[in-house]
Amino acid sequence: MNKDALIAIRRDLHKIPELGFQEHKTQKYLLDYIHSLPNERLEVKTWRTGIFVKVHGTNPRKMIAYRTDIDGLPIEEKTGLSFQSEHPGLMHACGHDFHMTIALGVLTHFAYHPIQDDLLFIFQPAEEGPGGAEPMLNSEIMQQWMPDMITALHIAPELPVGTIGMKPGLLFANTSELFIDLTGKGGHAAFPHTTHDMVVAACSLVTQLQSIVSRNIDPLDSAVITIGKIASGTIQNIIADHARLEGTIRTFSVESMEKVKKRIEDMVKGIEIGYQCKAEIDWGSMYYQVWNDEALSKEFMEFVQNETEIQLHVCKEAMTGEDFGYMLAKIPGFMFWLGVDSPYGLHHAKLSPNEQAIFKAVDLICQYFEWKGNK
Ligand SMILES: CC(=O)N[C@@H](CCC[C@H](N)C(=O)O)C(=O)O
Repeated sequence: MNKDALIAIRRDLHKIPELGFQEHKTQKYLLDYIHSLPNERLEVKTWRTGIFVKVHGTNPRKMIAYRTDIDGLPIEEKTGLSFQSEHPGLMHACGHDFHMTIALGVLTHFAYHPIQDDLLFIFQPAEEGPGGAEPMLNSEIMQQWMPDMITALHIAPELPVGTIGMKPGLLFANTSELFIDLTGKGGHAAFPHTTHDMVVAACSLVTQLQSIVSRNIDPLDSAVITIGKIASGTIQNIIADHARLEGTIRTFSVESMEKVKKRIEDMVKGIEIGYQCKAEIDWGSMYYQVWNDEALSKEFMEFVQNETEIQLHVCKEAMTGEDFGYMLAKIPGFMFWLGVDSPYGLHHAKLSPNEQAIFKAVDLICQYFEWKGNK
């Protein structure tokens, strides 16, 4: 597939970011493109806003899958790019426009040059939330088209183009979203003693939460509690009767996740008593850790080193989450980081990955699938 066409696709997709399970324009764009490919070997099925494409092999013994996520994030883009997001308040700030373009590049190659084994391309909605991988995995379509192995990638702004980052075993953390609503009693700013101020309660809770990682988690284990958003109050001279905290929890072990949640519950009970309010906790969506199959990962890493010009960087595990972890819990496979060399990181309004990385990834995956799918 020619490079200009791939860049055009990436830029088209970049303009139309949509939130999880609302990826209607994105799905249409992807379907229009997929239907423009030679269709003798392709079987296409939709699932909610997602898509499955099976490429029938010439002598199939197994099915190899490639998964891309397709949703954007609620961030106002500040890149100033000529093709920046046309959807106010939404941006592809986690690279899913890259992931989709790479999937289409690889799919195009195999639509024209099939291999022996079957390939399955999975265009999955709602990775950023509430999570599309688990329900997609349990869908009737995927139960019928259960692959023998599965792969995916994620862009890595901190790695140079031409490199990938990977390790066998744990790659990404267990995650849980966290939403806490505090309801007290509002009133006049001049009469605080007649109120139960939820700004003060929320601030105290955020400060207390910081002690969980430092005082309840084994220092040799790792955890993160981030409150990314606090909403409370209406104006400077009214005491707020409600506050909402929104955050996320990350842990490397399943046990630590349980421990963190128990401590949060205890602290929230303490806030109820101490600040005379009612509290509700909602854990939102949870993602299972991304665990790379040891044998397949090592084989892929050797392949990269011996058969390609890509530089392999053996990385550490990261506190990012990915619902691809659910697929890896059922299907042997792996995920890797793709170097895209951006001064701004993931989830940043100025994230601007280098488009040259798209070609590197398409070539790498095509080479690997050709090798693996003709063995
Ligand atoms: C790769 C990446 O950035 N993934 C997201 C996944 C979000 C999971 C969920 N919405 C949460 O916030 O816990 C990440 O933030 O790591």
